[in-house]
Amino acid sequence: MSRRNTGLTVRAPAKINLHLGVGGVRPDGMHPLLTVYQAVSLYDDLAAAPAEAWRLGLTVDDHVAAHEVPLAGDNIVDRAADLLAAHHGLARADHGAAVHITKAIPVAGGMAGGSADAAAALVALDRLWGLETCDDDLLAIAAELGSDVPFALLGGTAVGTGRGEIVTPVADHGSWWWVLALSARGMSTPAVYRHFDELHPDASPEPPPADALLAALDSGDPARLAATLHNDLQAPAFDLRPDLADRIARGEAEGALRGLVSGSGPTCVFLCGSGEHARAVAAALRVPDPATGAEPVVLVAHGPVAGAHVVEGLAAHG
Ligand SMILES: C[C@](O)(CO)[C@H](O)COP(=O)(O)OP(=O)(O)OC[C@H]1O[C@@H](n2ccc(N)nc2=O)[C@H](O)[C@@H]1O
Ligand SMILES: Nc1ncnc2c1ncn2[C@@H]1O[C@H](COP(=O)(O)OP(=O)(O)OP(=O)(O)O)[C@@H](O)[C@H]1O
Repeated sequence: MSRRNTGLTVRAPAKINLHLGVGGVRPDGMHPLLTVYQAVSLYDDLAAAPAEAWRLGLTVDDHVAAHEVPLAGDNIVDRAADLLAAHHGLARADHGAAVHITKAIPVAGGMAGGSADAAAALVALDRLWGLETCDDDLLAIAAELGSDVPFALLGGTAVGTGRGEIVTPVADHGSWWWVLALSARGMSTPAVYRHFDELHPDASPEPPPADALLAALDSGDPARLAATLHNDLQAPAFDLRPDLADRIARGEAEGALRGLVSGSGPTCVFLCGSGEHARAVAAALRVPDPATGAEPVVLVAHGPVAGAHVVEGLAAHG
């Protein structure tokens, strides 16, 4: 029986930074981090099928701003394809694919949606083109694409060091429930880091540690985790977007164990004690804005979940 290559779909998760410790800016303009990532159950799917030429398409969930996703050669998925091909000495012109992203992770939301797509592209194209890239090489290519991309490959719960690209899994004995309060407008990650520099011109090169948070993860106790969540980019994000502080206060007033800005923002995440608790807090936050009448997008997710993985495909019997 022959096998026909019909393509495959790879799913990659959004992330939350449970701890985002930021050190003073490095000479290369990046910041040393000690972060603890958790992958949560909000996903982008990337389908890749054989094709002569390179094509990239996009479908988005209602809450995702499609016009903010570049499709004309400047998508992080294009860069992932270029780097993967170059790593194997392949001419890009000879390696096409019909790639389609189905996006649920908000754009510029601080949840690493672009990084998820890049990680999904590496896994999908590696399989589609039959490259069998080893894990270490995939992680190295991911690190070139962006600081959060290696974690999107790994998933679960992990410590990130360097500029975030060096990832090590950690013990996590919890199943954590989150409310995600999305924002209609995205935020620029470089702008938030620049404002961190303005607020902390003398920041130590050594980012603050996460020992208490790591112990809380090991314990599986949501109240302990809530007490140790930490984000050094939250204060600069609040300055740039004062509405976020109100949002965090609202979620906590509605009974969430703790609210936090996700990464560089603007998504606000709320830790809850159970799925039921998270659904109740989410419902309480879905109140139309009195000025505009618009209802905020508030989702429920759990973590940790797997990193980029194949959910459909590759070969069909023909
Ligand atoms: C905010 C976080 O999401 C937290 O995990 C990341 O630090 C940002 O990750 P990312 O978007 O994958 O970042 P990259 O694509 O590598 O870098 C985008 C920009 O963010 C800033 N940046 C990023 C990572 C880092 N450790 N220091 C930085 O200063 C730099 O201005 C950089 O030009
Ligand atoms: N596949 C993609 N999905 C989303 N944005 C993309 C993609 N490719 C390129 N971009 C560009 O990257 C920018 C940042 O996108 P992304 O959604 O990854 O931000 P983010 O979630 O804030 O990331 P992080 O938390 O890692 O800083 C977008 O504003 C967009 O211009």
